[in-house]
Amino acid sequence: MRYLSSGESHGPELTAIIDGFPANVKIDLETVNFHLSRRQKGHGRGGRMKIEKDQAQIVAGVRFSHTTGAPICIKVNNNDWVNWEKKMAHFGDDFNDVEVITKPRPGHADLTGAMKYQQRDIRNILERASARETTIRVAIGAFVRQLLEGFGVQIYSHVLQIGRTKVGQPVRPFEVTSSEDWKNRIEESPVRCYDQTIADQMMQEIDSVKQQGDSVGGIVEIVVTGLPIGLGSYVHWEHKLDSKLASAILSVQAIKGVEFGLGFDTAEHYGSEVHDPIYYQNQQGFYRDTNRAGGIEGGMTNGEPVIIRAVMKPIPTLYKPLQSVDINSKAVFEASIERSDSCAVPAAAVVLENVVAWELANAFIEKFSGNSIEEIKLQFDAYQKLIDQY
Ligand SMILES: Cc1cc2nc3c(=O)[nH]c(=O)nc-3n(C[C@H](O)[C@H](O)[C@H](O)COP(=O)(O)O)c2cc1C
Ligand SMILES: C=C(O[C@@H]1CC(C(=O)O)=C[C@@H](OP(=O)(O)O)[C@H]1O)C(=O)O
Repeated sequence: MRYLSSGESHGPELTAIIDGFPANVKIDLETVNFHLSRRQKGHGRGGRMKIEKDQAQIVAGVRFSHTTGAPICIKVNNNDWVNWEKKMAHFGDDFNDVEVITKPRPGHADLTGAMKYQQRDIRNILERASARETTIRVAIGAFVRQLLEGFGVQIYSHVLQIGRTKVGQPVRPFEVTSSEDWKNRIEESPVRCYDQTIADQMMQEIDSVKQQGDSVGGIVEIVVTGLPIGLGSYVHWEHKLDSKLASAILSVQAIKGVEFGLGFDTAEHYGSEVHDPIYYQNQQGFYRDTNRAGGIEGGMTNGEPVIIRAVMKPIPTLYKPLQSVDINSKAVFEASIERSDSCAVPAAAVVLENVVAWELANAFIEKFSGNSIEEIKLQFDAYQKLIDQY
């Protein structure tokens, strides 16, 4: 499978075309919209989220709630477009009244992008670099994860840290993913944290940072259960599932690091404390009673839940401005801003769930290939039999 997307933050819409998705998969549009609305939530988001009410439109590749095998086209409108129509005109030469942005914001693509693409209006950079683009990636992930869910795969996310406030003793989420209570607590928490006391402290930190004109980042965890053994492969670098997942995660705006299982903590533990012993029982087959590897060994799923953590840097646009230099006058200035998120860590968790969904759906379709869901099921069942008999 592959997809292409286009769309600017303040343009009329975001669009994606997915190619290679199998036929006869039942798609629920409400589920796509549910994930879009989850992405819009979270304590610390700015004024834009009051304007947008993200809803996906499927304009090709689906008939009567089932995919046909044809390319799928998804669109999400930008409500804010009406306020930007003139500034974002696609044609005409009426740009004399339009304000040109010449002041690059530190921490954004602005300066390097303007130099690289030889632009004198930084709007031509920031419009596409903006994390508004993550909306369409969530729509894509929320669409293709419906295939995975049909095979019992579930993807969760939660927030472990916001700034200096962290969940003290992280619960090993794979031990509690069956608990509806745990899932509900996360979904209802404005910072996607299962611990209400810590969540309150996180919100206080976001508010106080915002009051000081500053911004804050954090750490999120993504958990995937129900994956079959053997997605991805060790045989060639580009088939390794952990490398694909890491690349997808790092492609999300403001994500600066990723780890699997024990991750960076493996450095301070010895081998006997890091690797997961293997056991066998007639009923259960092969199993492990720890999951420090985070569900991936040798670039392949090993049947345990996949556990990924990612760190998001603080939002770069600050109400307390950082110094920068005008690209034309070369004069020093301190940026003034109209609106920005002060924390988007909970939203980023939802984005990451859905970019992970894309990578996993891709690996799944590659492994159990077929043009229809019926063909994929045949392959899946035959492979599962081989694994059970092993
Ligand atoms: C969901 C989400 C919302 C974001 N909102 C903002 C924002 O309101 N203001 C801002 O300056 N950056 C925001 N960012 C981060 C920037 O888009 C990002 O830092 C910038 O494009 C530079 O890319 P880089 O940090 O990956 O290098 C957001 C990121 C995400 C994932
Ligand atoms: C629009 C979204 O996030 C935007 C991401 C973003 C950035 O620079 O990345 C800057 C802000 O855009 P604006 O300047 O229009 O308020 C955020 O609101 C969204 O998440 O849907």
